[in-house]
Amino acid sequence: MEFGDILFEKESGIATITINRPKALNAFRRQTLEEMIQAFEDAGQDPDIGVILLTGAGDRAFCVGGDVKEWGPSGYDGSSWIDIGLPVIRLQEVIRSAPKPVIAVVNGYAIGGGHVLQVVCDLAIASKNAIFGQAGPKVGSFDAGYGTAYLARLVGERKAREIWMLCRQYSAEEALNMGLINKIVEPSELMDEARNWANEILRLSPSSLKMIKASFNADTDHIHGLTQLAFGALNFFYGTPESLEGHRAFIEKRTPDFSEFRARGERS
Ligand SMILES: CC(C)(COP(=O)(O)OP(=O)(O)OC[C@H]1O[C@@H](n2cnc3c(N)ncnc32)[C@H](O)[C@@H]1OP(=O)(O)O)[C@@H](O)C(=O)NCCC(=O)NCCSC(=O)c1cc(O)c2ccccc2c1O
Repeated sequence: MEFGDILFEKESGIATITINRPKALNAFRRQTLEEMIQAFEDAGQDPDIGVILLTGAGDRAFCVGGDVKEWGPSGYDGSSWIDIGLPVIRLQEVIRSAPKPVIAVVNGYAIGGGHVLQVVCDLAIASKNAIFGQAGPKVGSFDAGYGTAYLARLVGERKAREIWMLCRQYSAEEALNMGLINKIVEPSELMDEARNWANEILRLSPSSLKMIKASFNADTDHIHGLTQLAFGALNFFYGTPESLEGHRAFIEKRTPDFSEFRARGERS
C-alpha cells in the first residue's frame, strides 16, 4: 500500500500506523484520515496482526488535530453533510471496531482532534514530555461525542468539563493521575515499551480479547449517535463569523476575540 501522509508497517504480529506530517506537528487533513482509515481497516482484518500501535512522526507531536491551515471559509474541501470534508467519525469508528487492541503511543503534543484519537484508543502509553489537551473552543471548532462523553468515562465529568471549558494543557504526569493514559516512560524508551505491551498482548487469546473489546465498546456505543449530532452541528457552525474568528486568530498568531458572540448564542 502506498501512503503519503502516514507510514504503515507490520512486523511480528504488530501493525504500526505513524502520522507522518511532522512539520505540521502531525495535524491531519482529509488525505491523512483517509489513509489512516485504510490502514486501520487493513490491520483490523489481517489475521497475522494482533495489536495496532498509533503514533506520530518526529519527537514533538503525536497529533495536534485538524490542520487549521487547510480550512476554507466553510470548512475543508469536499464537504459532506456531516464530516466537513474530514472523515473523523469514520476514523474513530474504525479504531473502536478493530477487533484487536489499539495502543496510542503518545510521543509529544496530543491536542484537539489529535487528543480525541488517543482517547478512543484502547490503551495509551506516553513519553514523559507528552502534552495533552483540547483546543476546539480556541479555534472555533469542537470534536465532541467520543471527545466529550467518552472522555468523561475516562477522567470523570468534572475533569472532562475542565479539559474542554478551559482548554488548558496537561503534562504526562497529570494525564496519568487523572486516568487519561496507562503509563509514562522516558522518550527514548517509548517505542520499546509499546512493543513490550504489544508482545504481552500477543501471548493472550485473540478471541477473548476481541470479545472483551466488543463488550467494553457495547457499553459506550451509543456515543456514536452523539458524535454524529456533534459533527452535524459543527458543519453548521463552520463558516460562521464566530468560527472564522477562531480560525483567523490561529493563522494570524493572535488571541481570538469572541466577545461579540457571547450574547447571541445563535448562528450569526
Ligand atoms: C500544539 C501547539 C500547542 C504547539 O505550540 P508550539 O509553540 O510548541 O508550536 P507552534 O505553535 O509554533 O507550532 C509549530 C508549527 O505547527 C503549526 N501547527 C500547530 N498546530 C497546527 C494545526 N492544528 N494545524 C495546522 N498547523 C498547526 C503551527 O502553525 C506552526 O507552524 P509555523 O509555520 O508557524 O511554524 C500549538 O501549535 C497549538 O495550539 N496548535 C493548535 C492546535 C489546535 O488548535 N488543534 C485543534 C484544531 S481543530 C481540530 O482538531 C479538529 C478536530 C476535528 O475532529 C474536526 C472534525 C471536522 C472538522 C474539523 C475538525 C477540527 O478542526
